[in-house]
Amino acid sequence: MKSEVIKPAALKIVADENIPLVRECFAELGNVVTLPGRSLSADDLADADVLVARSVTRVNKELVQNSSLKFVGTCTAGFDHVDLQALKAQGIEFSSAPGCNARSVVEYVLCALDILAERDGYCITGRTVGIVGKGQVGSRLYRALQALGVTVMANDPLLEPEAGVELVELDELLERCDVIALHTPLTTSGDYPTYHLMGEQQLLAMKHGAVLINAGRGAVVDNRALLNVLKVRDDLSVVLDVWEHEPDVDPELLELVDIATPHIAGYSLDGKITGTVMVYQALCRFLGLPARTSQQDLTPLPPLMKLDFTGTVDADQATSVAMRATYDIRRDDALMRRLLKMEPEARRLAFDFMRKNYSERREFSTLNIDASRSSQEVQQRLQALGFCLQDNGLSVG
Ligand SMILES: NC(=O)C1=CN([C@@H]2O[C@H](COP(=O)(O)OP(=O)(O)OC[C@H]3O[C@@H](n4cnc5c(N)ncnc54)[C@H](O)[C@@H]3O)[C@@H](O)[C@H]2O)C=CC1
Ligand SMILES: O=C(O)C(=O)[C@H](O)COP(=O)(O)O
Repeated sequence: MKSEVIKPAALKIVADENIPLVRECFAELGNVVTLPGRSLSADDLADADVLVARSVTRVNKELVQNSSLKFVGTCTAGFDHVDLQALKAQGIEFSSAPGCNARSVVEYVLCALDILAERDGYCITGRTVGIVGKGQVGSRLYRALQALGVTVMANDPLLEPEAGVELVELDELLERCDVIALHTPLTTSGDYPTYHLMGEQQLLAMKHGAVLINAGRGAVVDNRALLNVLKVRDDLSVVLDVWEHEPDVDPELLELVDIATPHIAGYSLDGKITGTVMVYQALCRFLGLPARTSQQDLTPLPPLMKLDFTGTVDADQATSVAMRATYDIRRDDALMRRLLKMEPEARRLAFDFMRKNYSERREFSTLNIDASRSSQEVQQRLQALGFCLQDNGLSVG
């Protein structure tokens, strides 16, 4: 077992410079060298024992074959950027961070829906939402929407039937749903590949006035087909967090989507720290060492800690105020639209710049809400969304 021969003090750990708190976590295990993830090369890893990456590093045979790597971790949920076969062939241990940022993505989707519902004058509780991919993100979104009273169904051919969950074929989901939220990994092989899962045919099959949300991976939607469909169907609304060929974003498509963001759906500080800590813990296990640093040690207090509602607030108002106080997606959308004025190279750099310098965003659970003077409906909705309700002796479950 490789881990037995590694002396932690001598470990060289190469890490993406955009991993928050990477030194605080990993420095006790070795010498941490941080580098830009997108341009990481085989030379950078020649004498490295550990690579701690994020999604922008293509971890493939060329990158690892001449290295002395023993462990690769990605502080992300998705790992389509990692060639697992290449790691296996070199005997390199691998770990990802499943579910680390699932709450963050769910909150992104709920905030996007809240903004579109207000703009178009409807209430989300009256809509039918279809979730494609009911894993860590999809199942949390399913539960949150169900608790809000939304009609919800899912498409996930890899799942067994489950009580209380309506699983349907993709065609049926497209036919019946007002909102389609994509939460699959990007895959190009197997029985159910997701590459271009939403092609021209599926996009055209969406209901009149439907909303498409992609916060999974860009290439799950055929972006060229989406552009063509949006040119002829102005009834559709589209929310894109992820783009085919990132960091290249098609400005024509950007102009036509309703909410556009630079792959930050999972960028809550809580989700990022969880990702870092999960990989740190996996490395400690691999090395046979105790994990001394905990998530609690690393997580700062949020900038906003408390909201207090009176009895005059209604459920729609309360949920919008609480959501927008924690995360206002319109700010990210406005920043992203600045890319429209840029030349291609500047656009690529700006996409990464926005991600690297992303402002601190905290999850709903970090906000304590006193709604004891508000209606039971207000309390129930806030709780369904995941806010922390101050105990008021009422049962709101
Ligand atoms: N925009 C962002 O910042 C983030 C994006 N992601 C992306 O979202 C994806 C999903 O995240 P998780 O829920 O954590 O992953 P997960 O692996 O827990 O769930 C994925 C689900 O998709 C299902 N699935 C696979 N192929 C499918 C197909 N052809 N049709 C329908 N369902 C299919 C799987 O059975 C599984 O239940 C990740 O793989 C990642 O690429 C994840 C976190 C943040
Ligand atoms: O976790 C995932 O999967 C994601 O998509 C990440 O949020 C992407 O973040 P970066 O790794 O690109 O910083």
